[in-house]
Amino acid sequence: QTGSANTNPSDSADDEYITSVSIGTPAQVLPLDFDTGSSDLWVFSSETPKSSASGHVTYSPSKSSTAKKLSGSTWSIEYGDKSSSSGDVYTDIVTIGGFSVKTQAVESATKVSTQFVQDTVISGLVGLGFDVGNQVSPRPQKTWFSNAASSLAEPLFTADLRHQETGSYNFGFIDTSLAKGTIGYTPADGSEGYWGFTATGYSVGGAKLNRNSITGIADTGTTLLLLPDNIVDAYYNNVESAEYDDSQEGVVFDCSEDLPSFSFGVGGQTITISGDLLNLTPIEEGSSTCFGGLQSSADIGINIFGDVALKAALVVFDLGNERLGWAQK
Ligand SMILES: CN(C)c1ccc(C(=O)NN)cc1
Repeated sequence: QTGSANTNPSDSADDEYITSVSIGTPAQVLPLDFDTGSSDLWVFSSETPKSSASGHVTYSPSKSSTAKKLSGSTWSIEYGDKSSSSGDVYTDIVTIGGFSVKTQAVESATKVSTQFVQDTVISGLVGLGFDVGNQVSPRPQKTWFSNAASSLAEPLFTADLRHQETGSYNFGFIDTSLAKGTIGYTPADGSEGYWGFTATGYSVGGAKLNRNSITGIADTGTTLLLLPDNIVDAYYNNVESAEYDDSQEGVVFDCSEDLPSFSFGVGGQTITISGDLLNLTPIEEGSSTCFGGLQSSADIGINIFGDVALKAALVVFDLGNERLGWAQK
């Protein structure tokens, strides 16, 4: 068995990717943010304060004949950007891309932080990280993918995120036609709950690869490519107008600049992110100052290959072989 779901950028900056998910009987369809950097499936619901839920599609367990309260279970989660949510837990049928998991833990939010309240284009997250990262207490729950894996043709999924275009999450199969290059594999470390891996080096503007181990995570739920300062500086030294903007908390530059590409080595392949993909968006509507897709990871303590990097590749999240596959798109 397999599943295939389309995913769409949430806005002109490709800030997030939205995928429709069907929950309960009759189906309640919610727009959710698939997140390989976390391991909880949680939703805005009938239990979310009305003031917080305003503008969001919500899940009502009381309207689903297949919903069951997971009595005594609660959850609470905080993300890298200090956003957070918490609540209680139901189980229900969750269908993604035509594949159904019958008894999926659906974490219902009774509290959500302002970042989520304001982000009305999504109604929650689908964690696609490792089960060890699940935040349900007293008994941690499995992710949708973990529950699905044993029934899928292959225990893997792929992410094909695109700039201002419809992309896909495929479950149980690899559509190699989505990629231009060969898929190179590298071991994945799921011990922290993330999809951790080590890139072998980087280069700017098509120069030869600087051999340089870069350990980080493949995170569909993070917009940017976040790397060490030495690499960020090496890149922006090639961008005449680049400067750090305190108010924007990142490097900005003239939108008219012709940005160099950025490449990283992984699994014996080289993934090249075009300069265009590295110019994320004007800092404000109509501004001629643009915000960089490559920013520093120094304050985070972990390197994150977020959507800016993932957009350049077809990425295989191979649970069965505990490995990540990368192919140039
Ligand atoms: C506020 N929102 C929509 C978030 C979504 C995802 C994340 C995240 O760190 N995922 N790995 C943080 C915040």
